[in-house]
Amino acid sequence: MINNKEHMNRREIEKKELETIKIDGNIGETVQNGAGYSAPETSLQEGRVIYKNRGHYRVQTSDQVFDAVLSGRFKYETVGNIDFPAVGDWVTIFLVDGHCRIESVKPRRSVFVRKQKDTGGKKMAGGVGTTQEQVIAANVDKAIIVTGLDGNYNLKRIERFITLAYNSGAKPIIVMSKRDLCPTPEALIEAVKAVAFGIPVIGYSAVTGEGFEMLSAELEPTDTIVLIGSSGVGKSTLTNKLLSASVQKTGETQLHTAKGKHTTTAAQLLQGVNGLAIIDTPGVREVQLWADEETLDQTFDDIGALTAKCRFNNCTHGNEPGCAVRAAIESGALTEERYAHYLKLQREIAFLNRKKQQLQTMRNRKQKHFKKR
Ligand SMILES: Nc1nc2c(ncn2[C@@H]2O[C@H](COP(=O)(O)OP(=O)(O)OP(=O)(O)O)[C@@H](O)[C@H]2O)c(=O)[nH]1
Ligand SMILES: [Zn+2]
Repeated sequence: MINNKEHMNRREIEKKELETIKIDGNIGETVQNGAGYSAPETSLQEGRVIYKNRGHYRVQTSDQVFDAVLSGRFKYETVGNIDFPAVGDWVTIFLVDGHCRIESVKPRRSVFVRKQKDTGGKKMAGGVGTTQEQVIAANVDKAIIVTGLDGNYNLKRIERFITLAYNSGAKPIIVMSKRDLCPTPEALIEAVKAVAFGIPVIGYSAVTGEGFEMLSAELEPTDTIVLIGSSGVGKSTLTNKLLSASVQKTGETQLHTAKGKHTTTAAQLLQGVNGLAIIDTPGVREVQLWADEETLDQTFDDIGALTAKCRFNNCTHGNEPGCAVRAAIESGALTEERYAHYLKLQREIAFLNRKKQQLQTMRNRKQKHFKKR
């Protein structure tokens, strides 16, 4: 039903567009013809993508939010996923009677790209052995790396996050949260400063508010930011604080997309009136997962090399004959401790992957439910 209606609308729109162009060839003008027929109002505008879910987009202009679809040229002319609009992108939109179509993506000043290894299990456009690139967030100015002072503390992971931020073009800022739970945070903060040359490192507590001023001083009102870090470190708490703080600064105008508590809105780019924008997409939430996967691959490349020498492709390094990993442990070439560390990280990643899949299933169910109505 819905699809049919949409289809009809699109055909009508296209017909009307043609008529408009025939009438005067000028976009943005309403023309009356002799029969009293009022040609549709059309205009080209600029906006920002604040929501994306598969082919469904939402675009915010200076004064409105539109549901948007992609123009046909994206289907036929783009080469890879990377060319499709992502949350944070500035786009040109074509409006016909309130219907919005994304025409083009403006050049990005920074971009978080997720490279997904093609396992060969799923058929992807690039074919087996290639990597698929997907834009997680675009035009991010600053990446706030959040890490807890209460024990969730891993220098290697922080280094990965820093690299991710630099690769994207965003400027990293490190927030060490839950300062109130750590009686002597100085040594930990110093250790992080040692791996984070020149990057601001801020001890922060959501409970006492300590460090918030220092963080605010690092941000411009026009910044677009992402918060990355492990689960439970306080990203949501800080997001809400940043959004409401930015609202308080100007106070009077209405928020377009967020009302302080960001969990209640469907938008993925949350914006305070004075301009500060926070991108919080499912993809951004998974940044931890890919940072960890990369850490596992890079830090334990020796174990990866051994695994390749195991007799069986799917060796679990348990009781299988011809296991190169167990042989290395027995010969002392690989320490038990290092292998245990590897297994621990691998388990954490598997856990996060399961969590991610559960979330995806839940999202799919919700969507099915939504479509039925
Ligand atoms: N004591 C203390 N608790 C905090 C602080 N910041 C956050 N918390 C608490 O830590 C818990 C987790 O915080 P969240 O903001 O949900 O963490 P998150 O990083 O968004 O977690 P995910 O949504 O799982 O990614 C909540 O119970 C917060 O109230 C802090 O500075 N001090
Ligand atoms: Zn093995």
